[in-house]
Amino acid sequence: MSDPRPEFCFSDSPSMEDIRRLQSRFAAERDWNQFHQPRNLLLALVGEVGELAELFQWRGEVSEGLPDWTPSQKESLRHELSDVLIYLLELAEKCHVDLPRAVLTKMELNAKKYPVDRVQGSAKKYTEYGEEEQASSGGPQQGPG
Ligand SMILES: Nc1ccn([C@H]2C[C@H](O)[C@@H](COP(=O)(O)OP(=O)(O)OP(=O)(O)O)O2)c(=O)n1
Repeated sequence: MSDPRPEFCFSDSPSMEDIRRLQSRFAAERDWNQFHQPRNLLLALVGEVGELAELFQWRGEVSEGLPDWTPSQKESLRHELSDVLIYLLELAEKCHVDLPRAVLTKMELNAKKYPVDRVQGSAKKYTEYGEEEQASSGGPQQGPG
């Protein structure tokens, strides 16, 4: 049975679950679940990431807030970011991944991997920290030969 709640009854900040539910209903109402299998959703997601990348293509670095972009370019950005999130949420659903919960778990792992006092102000990948400490402590170093 379809969800009895009206389609757009959210405050200014819909949750991930609200968006997932709307997209689920969008697909079901159109009999599109036959097309929305995980691999197809992944390809759709990648396509939308491509469209997002196209907006930034050849522009060089862009300042936070996109001060030089026109209103129409900013609207396109909102659309493409939304398409990416919509397909991502549906892909997670079709893979039976509880994405909000998985995200929190992953962020906990990230925080352990990158402790504040160890990585402060550095953008290095975590795999590089061990090498640096070994080098500064005179421990084993990799080199040619
Ligand atoms: N089979 C489909 C087709 C569309 N959508 C939804 C999810 C996306 O948010 C959006 C994607 O629509 P389009 O494929 O028309 O892509 P764009 O909106 O990016 O249009 P364009 O490619 O013209 O920029 O619509 C969907 O769920 N399933």
